[in-house]
Amino acid sequence: MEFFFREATLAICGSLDIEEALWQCLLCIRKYIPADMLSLHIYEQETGLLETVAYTTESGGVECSFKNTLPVNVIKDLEERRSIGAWMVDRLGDHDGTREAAAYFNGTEMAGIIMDLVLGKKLMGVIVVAGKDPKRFLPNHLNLLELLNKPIAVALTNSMRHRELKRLKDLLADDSRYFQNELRRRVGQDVIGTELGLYSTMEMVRKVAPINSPVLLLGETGVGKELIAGAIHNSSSRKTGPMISFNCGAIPPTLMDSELFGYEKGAFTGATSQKRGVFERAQHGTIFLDEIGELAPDAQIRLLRVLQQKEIQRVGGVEIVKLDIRVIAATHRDLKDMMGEKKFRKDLFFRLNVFPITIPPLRERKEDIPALVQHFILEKAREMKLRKIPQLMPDDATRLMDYEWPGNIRELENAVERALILNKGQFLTFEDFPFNQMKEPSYTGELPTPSLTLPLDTVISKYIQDTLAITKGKIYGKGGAAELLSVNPSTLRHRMKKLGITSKKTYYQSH
Ligand SMILES: Nc1ncnc2c1ncn2[C@@H]1O[C@H](COP(=O)(O)OP(=O)(O)OP(=O)(O)O)[C@@H](O)[C@H]1O
Repeated sequence: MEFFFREATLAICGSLDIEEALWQCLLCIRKYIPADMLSLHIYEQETGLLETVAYTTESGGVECSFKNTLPVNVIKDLEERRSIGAWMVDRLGDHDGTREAAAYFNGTEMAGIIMDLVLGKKLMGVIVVAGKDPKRFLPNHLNLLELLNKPIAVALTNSMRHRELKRLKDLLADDSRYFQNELRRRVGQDVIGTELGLYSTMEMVRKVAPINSPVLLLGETGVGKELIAGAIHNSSSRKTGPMISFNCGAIPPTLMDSELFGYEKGAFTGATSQKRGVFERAQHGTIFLDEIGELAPDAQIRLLRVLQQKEIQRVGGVEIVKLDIRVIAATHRDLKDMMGEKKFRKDLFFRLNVFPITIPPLRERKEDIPALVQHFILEKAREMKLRKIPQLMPDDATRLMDYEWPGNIRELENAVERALILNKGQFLTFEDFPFNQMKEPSYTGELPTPSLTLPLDTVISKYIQDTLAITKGKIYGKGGAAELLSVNPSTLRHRMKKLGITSKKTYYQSH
């Protein structure tokens, strides 16, 4: 008896895969009980469902998940019985509690021993030992099986936990794939103005993207530094890896280390599990350190060390994690000034400043405004699920181009979103936009007002031609069209070429 118990317990607890454990158990108990098949069922108290999780014959076990609702009389019996006693039926198909499950594994004609599995006071499930011939089971078989009640209940619980862990792991992997795709989609956002105002910026991006050097993005707030960082990542060989953004100004100094480097379980009170820091999360990808100028002096030292040694150690850990990451930093601050004031470390500056790219403010590339507005109208209309996409009022297009945009593209984006929310008709108006804060044009002549019904490109084309008419075809220098339109002369020429506007002075002098 003792030998039977030991051998069968080892067999049933030998694997976390329930079908394997059940099969081993059958092979073992067959020497003592004339069984042809075993089946294992979980009982769900809340729903009254019986789930067949595995069954096995001599040739091998099968994992499954067949659920059937137990009849009320069987539930009542089960709930009241709470015994570990086993009992017999001549035909599994004749018993209300086993009929459906037995039909699932073709066992309705079989004789069976049925035993509730109980741990503590909780009814975990049921095991059924089935045999082909009726009346083949004897009372001593029942006694032997009852010995195994606890080991089988424990094995069932462990394997169900294992199954739940596997399910959660699959869910996590699925979530992770989804978020990685989302991240890639966001990182791969369209950059507007690559052929106009951001032309030279994008030239630099194209040059630096394939190499692994650190990049320092400089520019006012809202000019698109993060977007450009995404464009660099996306054009690099790391594009299938993660791009992790970290705002150095948004984390209190006390949390900086654990956010950057992660921590080990038990490193401090509240560290209930291991957490990876942003450097580790960016492994094989790119880390974007935004607002680098806001980094506290001691955090600057630690960042410098990471950049030099290319490895980190989690807080409270001993393991060294080697890093394979590309660093892109950004700031709207003047780091050279900060160095002069000893607020930013020189050594860190030189590490980061390998390839600086300055992104011009929107007021210096107003030629991008119409396309940006159009881009945001489409993007926001899609997000807001608008059925009709409103058109921009030509009047407003010119007024938007005159505004200085201190908040740059983010401000423009918000203005479009607000206008869309307030919009009532076919045309998008910027009625409540603070145009009165616009800078007055720097010339005294009157600019023509474009017609309200023309497409945007036509309006811009007309606008540029009318301005050229005022300057008699002069583009460059004082009083030239570029100055009147507050754009870079070469950008204006590029735009004129794109819109098919002639640059011959004689044309404007004769019109
Ligand atoms: N050229 C562009 N084309 C399309 N969208 C842009 C462009 N530049 C910026 N944006 C959008 O404008 C918003 C602000 O851009 P981003 O966050 O990249 O600016 P930032 O310079 O990093 O700002 P901050 O300095 O405040 O962190 C974002 O929604 C971004 O998608």
